[in-house]
Amino acid sequence: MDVTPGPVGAAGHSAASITLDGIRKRYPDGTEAVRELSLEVKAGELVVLIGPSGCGKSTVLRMVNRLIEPTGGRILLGDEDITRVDPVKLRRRIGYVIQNVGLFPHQTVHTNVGTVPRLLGWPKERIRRRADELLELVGLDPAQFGRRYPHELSGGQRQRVGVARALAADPVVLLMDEPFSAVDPIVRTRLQEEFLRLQAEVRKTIVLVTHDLDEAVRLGDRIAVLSQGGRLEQYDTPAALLGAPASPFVREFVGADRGIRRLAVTPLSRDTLAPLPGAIADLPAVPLGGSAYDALAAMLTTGSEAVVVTADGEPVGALTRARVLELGQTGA
Ligand SMILES: Nc1ncnc2c1ncn2[C@@H]1O[C@H](COP(=O)(O)OP(=O)(O)OP(=O)(O)O)[C@@H](O)[C@H]1O
Repeated sequence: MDVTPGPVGAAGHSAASITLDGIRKRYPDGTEAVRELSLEVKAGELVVLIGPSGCGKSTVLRMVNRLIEPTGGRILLGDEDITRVDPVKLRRRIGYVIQNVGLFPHQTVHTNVGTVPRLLGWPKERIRRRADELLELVGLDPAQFGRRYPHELSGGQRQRVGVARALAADPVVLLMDEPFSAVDPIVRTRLQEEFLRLQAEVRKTIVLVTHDLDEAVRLGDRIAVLSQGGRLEQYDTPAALLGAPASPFVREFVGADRGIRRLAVTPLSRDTLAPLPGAIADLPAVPLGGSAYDALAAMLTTGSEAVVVTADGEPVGALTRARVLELGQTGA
């Protein structure tokens, strides 16, 4: 199998590409949930599936771990056709995180996290070490939380245990179906940030389903926008999707505030800057690593018409409000 080694982090070192090749799903009652979808997810990439309710997102996700059998097409993990793999064994290699986590209520956090390693017959000591390591990785102290039961955790903590459990046997792929939607918006933002930090460390191939465009833009390396019947409307980076919607459907889906969203994913770069004006003492400063949104926010909170952009604390150029608004509209 084509398994690309990633960085050797605490949580493992392998990821595989996923290829959906003309997949179809027609349910027994005749519903054409997915008519024909082709999509490639690179090893170590985080791809978000987004689209209106009923467009087939969950069906696509569940075909990858064969909780649902496709009625046509092929799915490859690396270069291996998954229909040739025993579904139970396949699922042990694919982490799956769902909205309400599905932790086993009568098992401790530790036992929940060790589920797949136990099924794989790992020695007890190795399972214990692995569960401790994973809990630490998702920000839960094993000594404090390991012996608790799921009902003794907050929603956000349960979600983290779900992620730890999905990563336990070092899966080659992680599938996540609305993983953060059951928690309140503040916890959700924090979990998303932690999740990005975790992904930077473990570099899994991840397919994540969400309804939330902000979440898609924040998390996705690429976003696949689907319409009814699993039709692929656009498959692009967040910046490209917001900057150049490929169809009226996508334009409407990403909505009127896409300019603002686009600013958040537009990094400040030297070639967007104007020369420094004479007097810069009163202007707010934004580092070069920031986004165009950071620049606009600094202008709006200080009431100024421009910001000074700095690199290593030294001013390297300026950005005016008009220029920022231009970036939001065209991405130029
Ligand atoms: N077991 C089933 N039998 C018949 N139709 C089904 C079945 N499961 C799902 N569907 C239909 O397939 C289509 C796609 O459903 P799916 O759950 O994949 O959509 P979704 O995009 O994930 O929706 P949501 O965002 O609302 O969760 C829908 O029309 C749904 O009603």
